Amino acid sequence: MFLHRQVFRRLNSTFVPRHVFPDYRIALTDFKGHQMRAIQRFQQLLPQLNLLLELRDSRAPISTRNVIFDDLMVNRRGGNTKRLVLYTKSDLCPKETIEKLRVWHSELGDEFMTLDSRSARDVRNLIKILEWKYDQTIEQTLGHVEGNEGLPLGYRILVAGMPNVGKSTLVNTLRFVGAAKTHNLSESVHGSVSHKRRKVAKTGGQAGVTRATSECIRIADHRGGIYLYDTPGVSLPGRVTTREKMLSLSQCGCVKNNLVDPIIQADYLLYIMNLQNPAAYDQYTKGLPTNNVYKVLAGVGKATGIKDDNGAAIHWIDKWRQGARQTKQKISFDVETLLDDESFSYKDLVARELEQLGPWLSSVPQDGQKSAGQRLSKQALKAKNSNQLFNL
Ligand SMILES: Nc1nc2c(ncn2[C@@H]2O[C@H](COP(=O)(O)OP(=O)(O)OP(=O)(O)O)[C@@H](O)[C@H]2O)c(=O)[nH]1
Repeated sequence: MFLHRQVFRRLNSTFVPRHVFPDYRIALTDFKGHQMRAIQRFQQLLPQLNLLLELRDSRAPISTRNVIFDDLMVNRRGGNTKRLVLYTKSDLCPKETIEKLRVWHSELGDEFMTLDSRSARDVRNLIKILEWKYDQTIEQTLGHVEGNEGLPLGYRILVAGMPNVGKSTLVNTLRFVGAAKTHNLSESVHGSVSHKRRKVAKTGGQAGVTRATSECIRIADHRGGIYLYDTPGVSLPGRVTTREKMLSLSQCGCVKNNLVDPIIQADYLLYIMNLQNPAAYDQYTKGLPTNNVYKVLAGVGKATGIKDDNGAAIHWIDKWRQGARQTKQKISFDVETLLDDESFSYKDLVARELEQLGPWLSSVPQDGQKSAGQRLSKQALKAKNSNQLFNL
């Protein structure tokens, strides 16, 4: 192993990674009917909400950011609702990405926090922030905090984000930590939470586990209570997706995992690893970096006994999707995190995407009305969805 690493270091100086990913044709959206219903519900709930907790996967902070929430908040419908961005899966995220997030969010004057949604310690800190934000809201609306019982409906939060970013996991941990505080229950020694007993929201490694917005869930007793709604993940409409975004989303498990060919997905993983840290796969290539995905898959096949390339690709991708706990390496799935501040402006990206989205949200029907998609006959809708390539 020691020798392998030495060889790797020597060759690494001459290895040239690809700087452009091939122009493969892949599906450009995974938007579904229940997500449209979720957006309708957001619009109904917004006027009575105090905070939007927008979750993004910290391994893909650009791809898992959904411009629909910007449009909801920034442009017109947010009212007095504030927003706090939470980057989940911080346990799997490279430190350099967190530095980037600091720079990007300071460009916009936006608030954000990184956390592991399963960690009681991180979630306890989040609850403190939510209580403090509640106090601030009371001060702004009622003028004073001391002796005030709180807002009539308590402090109301909507938890939203792309599919599979960890919304239900966070809701469960918030519930557990809140209940532990109220009833003086002890948490596990390591500060992680066993969801077996207090799970209120279904979780899973696949996109689209939550299909409907939950009822209001009480998570803390502060000043009459802090309440939240868990919501289904909302994907990006085709007009604001790109090929790289879909590959990155697929790598995080935010779109159905049969949407992208496993070999193409594995090639993207190799491409992004080569730009950051080819040592992340050196166990499969005897420490030699390569741009040839089949060489890596042959190594995966040898190590696991999986005979075909497709199976080896699925195994390798999935290991990284779940977090590659065995390897201790951390990889960002978004190329933007690798660019310097001269080459990439977060603020410009947000403005550009809002422009690309245009009046899309205005065309989302209010409750009771049918959307263009719903008005199509069932057969036509099935045909439209089967190629997954339409621009909504
Ligand atoms: N390592 C790690 N895994 C996490 C974290 N948060 C969630 N997960 C895992 O990510 C997967 C998806 O979590 P969910 O809570 O079901 O995600 P969701 O956003 O509710 O998904 P949808 O219902 O599809 O919208 C699960 O396997 C979780 O265990 C985290 O902070 N760190």
